[in-house]
Amino acid sequence: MPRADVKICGIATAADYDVCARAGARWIGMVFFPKSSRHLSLEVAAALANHADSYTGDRPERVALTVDMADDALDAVIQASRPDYIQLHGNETPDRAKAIKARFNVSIIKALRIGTASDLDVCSTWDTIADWLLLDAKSASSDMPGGTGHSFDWRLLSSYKGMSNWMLAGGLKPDNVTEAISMTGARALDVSSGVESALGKKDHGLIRSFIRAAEMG
Ligand SMILES: O=C(O)c1ccccc1NCC(=O)[C@H](O)[C@H](O)COP(=O)(O)O
Repeated sequence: MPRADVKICGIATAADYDVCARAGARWIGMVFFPKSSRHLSLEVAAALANHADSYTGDRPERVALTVDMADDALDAVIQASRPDYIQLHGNETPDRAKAIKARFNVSIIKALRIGTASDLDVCSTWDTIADWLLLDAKSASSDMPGGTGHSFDWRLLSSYKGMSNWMLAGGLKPDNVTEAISMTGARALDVSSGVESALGKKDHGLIRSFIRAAEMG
């Protein structure tokens, strides 16, 4: 079974970054959403970006996660965190994503919340706009659009007809990685709650186990 690449979302410390880098994460996510326990200040984000830049050779790409963020706030987040990708985790439209890409010259991960088969219909409209789609569970709370530890019915993905760069998210953990890959064929996985010991606190052992499981397929 081929391996899946991993994005560890919601890192908060240089030690979290080090574990992700050494274990072979392809992406790390920094959350910029004040209602989240994983929210980073611009100062912490800048320190993490400097820490990441001190690595030579292969290192995870940085993703700045935002939710319906306006241009001035986005500008500040991008200057502080210097991301490779902006993850759009709100109700951003394809036109809004195109404008962000053009203005800030960053790659885009667009999160789509999946609850029923019809939620997959919009995927193809992102084909030439998003660099990656992140297919996540539909959150029950309008306050917290992601990072809730809930999964969606992976069988829905049998009718997926969108772009080839997509990652599976929602409720993943070291124990269900193998099943998730075999049921969905996902080549990339995103996780936050499933590698935490408490809300917003990454567990380094779980991060290593998750990435190892994804490598085994
Ligand atoms: O993680 C957050 O706190 C968060 C807040 C607001 C919007 C999105 C958020 N996370 C998005 C992610 O990419 C998560 O990794 C994804 O939803 C999966 O989360 P989990 O089910 O906890 O693994």
